[in-house]
Amino acid sequence: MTDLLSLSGLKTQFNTDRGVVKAVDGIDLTIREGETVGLVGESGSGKSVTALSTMGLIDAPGEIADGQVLFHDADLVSYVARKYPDQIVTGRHDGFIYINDGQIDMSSIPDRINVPNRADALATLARENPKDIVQDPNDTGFLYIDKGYVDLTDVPEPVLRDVRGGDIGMIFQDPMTSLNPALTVGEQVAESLELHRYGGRKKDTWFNAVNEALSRGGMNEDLREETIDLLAEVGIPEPSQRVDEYPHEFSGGMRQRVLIAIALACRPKLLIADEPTTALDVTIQAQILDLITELQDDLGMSVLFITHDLGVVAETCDRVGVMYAGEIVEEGPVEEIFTNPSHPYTYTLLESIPHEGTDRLTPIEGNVPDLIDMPDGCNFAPGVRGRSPSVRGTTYRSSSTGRPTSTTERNAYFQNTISIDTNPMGSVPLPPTKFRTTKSRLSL
Ligand SMILES: Nc1ncnc2c1ncn2[C@@H]1O[C@H](COP(=O)(O)OP(=O)(O)OP(=O)(O)O)[C@@H](O)[C@H]1O
Ligand code: NI
Repeated sequence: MTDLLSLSGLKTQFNTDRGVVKAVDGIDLTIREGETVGLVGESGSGKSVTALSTMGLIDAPGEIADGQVLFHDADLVSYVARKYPDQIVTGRHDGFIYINDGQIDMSSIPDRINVPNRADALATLARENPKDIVQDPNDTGFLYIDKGYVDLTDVPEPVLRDVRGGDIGMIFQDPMTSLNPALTVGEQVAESLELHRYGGRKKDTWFNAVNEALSRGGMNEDLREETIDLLAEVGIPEPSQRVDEYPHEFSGGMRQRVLIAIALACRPKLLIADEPTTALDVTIQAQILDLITELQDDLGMSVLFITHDLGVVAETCDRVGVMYAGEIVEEGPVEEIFTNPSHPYTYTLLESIPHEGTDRLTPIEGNVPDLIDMPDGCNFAPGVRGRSPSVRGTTYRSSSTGRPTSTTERNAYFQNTISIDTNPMGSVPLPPTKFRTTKSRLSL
C-alpha cells in the first residue's frame, strides 16, 4: 500500500502566559491508502491537536514548531506546481527533474510532453513524474514538492483551503454546533457539493464558508438531485423530504450523517474523524461507525479515526497509534496492540475498556501530566498504575514502534518496572459487546 499521509517529527505547541504547552511533541504517523488508522489516548493527550495540525488549522498562540505533514498525491503536487509556477524552476541533475526557483529548464522536459505554457508544463511534469521531482538541496525557501508529496506545513493558506474539504474531509464530535441552524440540511450539503471545499476559514471550520457561499443563491434541480442522492448514501431515510428540513428537525445521529455527507461531498482521499460518535447514544454510535466503515470500503478512502475508546478502535481500525502526553507511545496493527500491548499505558487503556462483569470504565489513575512542567524521563511516569520509581527515566521507545523487541524483554519490562495486578501478557479484555458489529475485523 502506498503512503497517503505521513506525519514526521511533528511538534505543535501553544505559547501561553503560563509557558509553552507542547501539545504534540514530535510524533511520526503514517496512513496508507485505504487504511483506517486509530489515534487513541486520554483527554488532553494531543489527538485533536494532531488532527488540526494536519489540516493547517492551528491558530495563534499555537504553532507547528517542527516536523512535516506530507501528503502524497500526484494531483496535489501538480496542482501546487500549476498554482505557483513562478516560485518553481527545473533543471536536470542525476536523472531527476528539479523544480526550483522560477525557471523551467526546457531540456529536462521529455519530448512527449506538450508544453503550452510554463504552468501547464510544471503541472504535467509533476503529475507524470511525481517521484522524480525533488526538493532543492539549497532550500531556497519555496518548493513544496518533494518526491511526489506536498508538505502541508509549508504550503500557503489558499492551497490548504483547497486541501481541506477537497483531499481531506473532516467530521467532529458535535453534530449540532457544526451545522448552521438557519439553513436547511439540503442547502448545506448542496453547498459542499458545489464548492468541493469548505475549509476556508481557520478555527470555525467550514461553517462560515458554507454560509458565505450560500448567500450567492439557491439550488438548481441537478444539484438538488445530487444532494438527495448523497443524503440517501449516508442512510438518511426519505431524503427527498428531509432535504428541506432544518438541523433541529434531525436527531443527533441523523445530523452526524449529514456532516458525513458534507465531508464526503468532495470524495476526499482522507477522512479525519475526531470523536465522531462521542456525543451520540450507544446504538446510534454503532450505526455511525458502520456507516463510516461502509463508505470507506465503497470510496476507498483512508480514515484517521480519533477516539479514546479502544472498543471503537477494535471495530474500525487497521492500525492504531496510542498517544500519551503529546507523544505516540505505541503504534502498530490493531490486533497486535490488543493482544500484545507493549507500552504500560496501552495496557492500562485496554484494562479500562468495560467488559463482561464490569459496567463502568475503570478510571485510569493519574492524569496526563502537565505538558508544561513535564517530569524528567518517561512521560508515562505519573499516570502508571502501581508505578515504581524505575519507570521514570525510562523512555519507552524502540526504533520503530516503541515496543520491546522480544517477549523476554517485554516481560522483563513489565515485571521490573510496574506492577500490574493482572498478568499483562494474559488475555486482554474484550471490547464491549455493544461496539461489536457484523463488520468486526477482530476476533478477540
Ligand atoms: N488553543 C490552545 N491553547 C492552549 N493549549 C491548548 C490549546 N488547544 C489545545 N491545547 C492543549 O493541548 C493539549 C492537547 O489537547 P487536545 O485537544 O489535542 O487533546 P485530545 O487528546 O484531543 O483530548 P480530548 O480527548 O479531550 O479531545 C492539551 O493540554 C490542551 O490543553
Ligand atoms: Ni480531542
